Amino acid sequence: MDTPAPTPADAKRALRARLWAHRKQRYADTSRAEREAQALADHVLRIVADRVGPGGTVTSYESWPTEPGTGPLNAALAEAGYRVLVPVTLPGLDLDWRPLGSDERDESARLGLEAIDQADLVLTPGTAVDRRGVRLGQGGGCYDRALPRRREGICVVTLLHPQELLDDALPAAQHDQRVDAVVTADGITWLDR
Ligand SMILES: Nc1nc2c(c(=O)[nH]1)N(C=O)[C@@H](CNc1ccc(C(=O)N[C@@H](CCC(=O)O)C(=O)O)cc1)CN2
Ligand SMILES: Nc1ncnc2c1ncn2[C@@H]1O[C@H](COP(=O)(O)OP(=O)(O)OP(=O)(O)O)[C@@H](O)[C@H]1O
Repeated sequence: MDTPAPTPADAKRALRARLWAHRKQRYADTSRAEREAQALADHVLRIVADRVGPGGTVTSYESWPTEPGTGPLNAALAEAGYRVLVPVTLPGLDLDWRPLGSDERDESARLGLEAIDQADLVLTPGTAVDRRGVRLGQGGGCYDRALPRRREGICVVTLLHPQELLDDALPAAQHDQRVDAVVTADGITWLDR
C-alpha cells in the first residue's frame, strides 16, 4: 500500500523538530546565548526608537531556554520607559496579556485578549520565518489567533536565531499571519510581503 503524501501540517511538524534539535545543540552554550541576547536587544531597540513614541506599548514575551533570549531586551525596554506586555497562554491556546513583571498566576493582572490592540509594535517568538514573512511557530496557532486583533498598520517583528530566517518557502496556510521583519543577533531583515 502507498504511504499517504505528507500534508503541510506534517511538513511543519518535521521542520519544527529539526530546528528545535538544532537550537538545543547550539544554545547549550550559555555564553553564546547571552552574547546573542544582548546583540538582539540592541537591534530591536533601534526599531522601537524608530516606530514607538515615548512611553508607547510593545508586546514582547519571556523567552524559554534555547529561544533567542529576551531578558536583556525586556529590561532595556522597561528601563527606557516603554510599556511592555507579555502573553498569558489560555487553555484554548489563545493569548491574554499582562504587564511585564506581573505574576503570571495573578488573574487580576490580566488585560484581556484585546489588549494587543494597545501595541505600537508587536514582537513574536518563532521557530522560523521565510522571505515572504510566513512564520512557523510553536504549533499552537496562538499568534495566528492574536495578531488579527492588533491595530491596522502595526508592525510584527519575529525574533529568531540567525540560521532560522529561511530562503526556502515554508508551507503557508490560510490562517497564517505574515510578519514584517525578522531580528536576529546578526541584525534586522525587513521582508517582502
Ligand atoms: N517564550 C514563549 N512564550 C510564548 C510562546 C512562545 O513560542 N515562546 N508562544 C507561542 O505561541 C505562546 C505559547 N504557545 C504555546 C503553544 C502550544 C502549547 C501547547 O500546550 N501545545 C500542546 C499541543 C496543543 C495542541 O496541539 O492543540 C502540547 O505541546 O502538548 C502551549 C503554548 C505564548 N507564549
Ligand atoms: N485564527 C485561528 N482560529 C482558530 N484556530 C487557528 C487559528 N489560527 C490557527 N489555528 C489553528 O492552530 C493550529 C496551529 O497552527 P500553526 O501550525 O500555523 O501554528 P504556529 O503558527 O506554528 O503556532 P504559534 O502561533 O502558537 O507559534 C492549526 O491547527 C490551526 O488550524
